[in-house]
Amino acid sequence: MSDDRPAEVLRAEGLVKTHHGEGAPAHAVRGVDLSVRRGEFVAITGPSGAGKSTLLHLLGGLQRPDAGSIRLDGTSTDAYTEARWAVERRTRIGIVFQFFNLVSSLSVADNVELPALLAGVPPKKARAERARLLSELGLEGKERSMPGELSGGEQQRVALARALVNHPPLLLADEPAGSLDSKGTREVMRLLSRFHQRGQTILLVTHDARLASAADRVISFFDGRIVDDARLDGGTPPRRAGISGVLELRD
Ligand SMILES: Nc1ncnc2c1ncn2[C@@H]1O[C@H](COP(=O)(O)OP(=O)(O)OP(=O)(O)O)[C@@H](O)[C@H]1O
Repeated sequence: MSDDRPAEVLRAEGLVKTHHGEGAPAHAVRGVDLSVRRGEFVAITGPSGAGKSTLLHLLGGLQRPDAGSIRLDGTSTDAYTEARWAVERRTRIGIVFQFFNLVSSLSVADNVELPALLAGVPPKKARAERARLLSELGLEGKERSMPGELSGGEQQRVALARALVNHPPLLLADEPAGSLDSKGTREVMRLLSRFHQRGQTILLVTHDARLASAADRVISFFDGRIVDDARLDGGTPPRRAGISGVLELRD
């Protein structure tokens, strides 16, 4: 089947972001060029305070860069308003965060269906997609539960379903296992690997180098800059052994 979509899902050029808080300005991102190709699983890793989350927030339109540009799926985002970025985050960018960010007053089913309904997907189709994803993520029977009634690992799986319900070309994950125990961590990493194997493009931010080894490309971030960019597959068939390595380490 032919695919006319651009091979490059994301291109960032010259991204700069300085935070102005209480104390001295924090130069979180100091000039980042980054290209992510369709189907890649890229991990950005580095120490606390390196600027990883800031970079991910820029790429998802949650914060605006002071300088630089971002192309998403071949389209420049330079002129995007907040409202347009919000639309992108419902349709072309899925995001999962460390603390899930589910709507606590909505059921599991409604949390997952919401982005689809907001994107104009007919309710019947949104329900069917929600049911398919929740079943795939091992959450059948939890549709009517409220987020607060679920374990952390289950909540993160709901968040993953919500992020993927509109089939976004790009999934951004910011420390998705950061608040989970080792079992939840294994689940989330196994699921990310599974979606990647089916072609999902993923950009994962983590301070945990072991989790980063599940990706097929690892970018090291330090003091606001990319200091290393290593493809782990070496050009041979995509490396899939990383996740089992992670699991062994964690067991
Ligand atoms: N909203 C903000 N206001 C002021 N400073 C900020 C803000 N967000 C981040 N910073 C600062 O920017 C720098 C980079 O932070 P960032 O959270 O991007 O790093 P990180 O690599 O994701 O760290 P961690 O792994 O601890 O989450 C840090 O010095 C941080 O204190």
